[in-house]
Amino acid sequence: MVNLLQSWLPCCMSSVPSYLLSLLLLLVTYFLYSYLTNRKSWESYGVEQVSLGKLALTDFRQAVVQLIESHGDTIGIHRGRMTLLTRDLDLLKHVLVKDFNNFVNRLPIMTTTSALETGVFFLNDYDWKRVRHVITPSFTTTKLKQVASNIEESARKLTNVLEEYAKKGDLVPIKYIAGQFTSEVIARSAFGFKTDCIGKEDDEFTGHAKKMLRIRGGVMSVVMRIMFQFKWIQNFLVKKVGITLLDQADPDSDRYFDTILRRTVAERQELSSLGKLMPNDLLQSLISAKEEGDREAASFSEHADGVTWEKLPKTMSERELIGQSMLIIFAGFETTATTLQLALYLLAQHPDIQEKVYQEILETVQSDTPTYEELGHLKYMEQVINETLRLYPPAPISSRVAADTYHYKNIVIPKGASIIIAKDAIMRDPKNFPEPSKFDPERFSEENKSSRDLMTFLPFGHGPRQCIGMRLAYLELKLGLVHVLRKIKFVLSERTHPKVGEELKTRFQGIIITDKPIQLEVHLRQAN
Ligand code: HEM
Repeated sequence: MVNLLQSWLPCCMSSVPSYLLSLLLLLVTYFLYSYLTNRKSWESYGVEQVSLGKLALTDFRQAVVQLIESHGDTIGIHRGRMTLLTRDLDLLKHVLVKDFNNFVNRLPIMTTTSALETGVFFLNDYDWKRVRHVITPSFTTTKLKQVASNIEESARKLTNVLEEYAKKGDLVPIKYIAGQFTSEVIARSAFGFKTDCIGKEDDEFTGHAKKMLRIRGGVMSVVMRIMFQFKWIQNFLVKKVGITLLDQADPDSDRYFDTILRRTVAERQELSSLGKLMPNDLLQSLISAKEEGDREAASFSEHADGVTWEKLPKTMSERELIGQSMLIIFAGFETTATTLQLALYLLAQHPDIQEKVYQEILETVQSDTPTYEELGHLKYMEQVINETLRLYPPAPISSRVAADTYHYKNIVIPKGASIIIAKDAIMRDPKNFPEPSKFDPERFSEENKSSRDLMTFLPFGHGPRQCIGMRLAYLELKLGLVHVLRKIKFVLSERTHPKVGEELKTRFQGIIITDKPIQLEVHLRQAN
């Protein structure tokens, strides 16, 4: 198509690069398609159809909240695909849990040639079930306990670095440092790779981890939003034409991680064949899960009678194994670093709550090294983390696609339609959380929690496809907070960003990011 277009153009324009022509083609297709599909498609399914209008050019997350607040709990839009926006908790229970089998898949969000595309987050139907089944045992409590010592070492380094900032009186660029912490945790646990950059210049691993997922601003963010409606065009341009500009994983970073992982997997296979002791990390657990699946598959007879899905052997290819480790960067790096920075910011803004968390640590953690059980007893700290995630869910939008036409009360969700779960509209709805903008960890006390619908708290999703790394995230956050808060106080002042009394602004670019980097003052506890 691009070649055809090139041949039609006057010769003075024949040197226009093919990617510019592709973009032109895309824009024309988008406007034509939007025009042609701007029908009242949802009305015949019992759902009010609204138009994104000017909101299409603003932050999608805010647009969704505004539309729901002004039109109703469940509304439809038609942008390339029929899309239902909802905050109806009962409908969500059906979609995410009760009738999950009809809503297994997400909207295709990633287009890349990287092995990352085989990560469980992006898989559909049988492939999703198979890979999720293989990797689930790697996230059990027993396995998490095994990686805790690695995380702890990084949490100590994080604390030392923050102590240095406090001694010098420098402001802490908290997202930068939190990102180095979560990057180091991932490097050690999911890649078997030693990094050491917390508080220094980013090393190669962390630099690539920060670049791997391309979060776009400016013109590219508009282009990518249009691409989102036409994934097949993006797929074609990235995979067939090879336009790396539209690849959502950075090609250099992809090459870097792919090389490390293949090398480490090969080294470990050799060590294992020599009967050597293997490291106790997440990567090894994934390798063992694959090997066990391979053994099962080798002894499987396809001709056995009555073979059902449950009985089929479940394993994954080497590319899929690499893809799962890469996915941990995609899914666990920014999300956890964002939560840690925002929790510390909110604690700085609420010194009384910070003090209460500190007292709980003193009362609960008996030694320098908290045990897994002690971490479980840090209930107030968990309330603080949950309240942070309620106010600032790093992934505020989740989606599902209807495999078949689905009837719910008086509405119909046609086959192929997508459902957008508007978490902000739920977690900042005064009906669920009175005074929703207020930071109040008491909302998550056992008593308050039990009086609320489970579906009102969705930072990790719900049901069989909820975040597989949720417990790992809590472990990382709790270990980070225990070590840091024992030694350091976080403070807002006239020098910090935001200043005392100033509002924090965030925007949505695939995940939540702050408008400007947060910078906090840190004071040594002993000095007070
Ligand atoms: C505070 C930190 C985190 C938040 C807020 C978060 C949030 C989420 C959300 C909202 C989803 C989609 C759930 C759905 O569609 O219902 C998800 C999926 C996922 N997350 Fe996390 N996540 C976090 C940390 C992590 C970590 C540390 C890992 C590391 C392993 C991880 C791995 C995954 C994976 C693999 C999926 C895909 C699951 C699937 O499709 O079966 N996440 N996460």
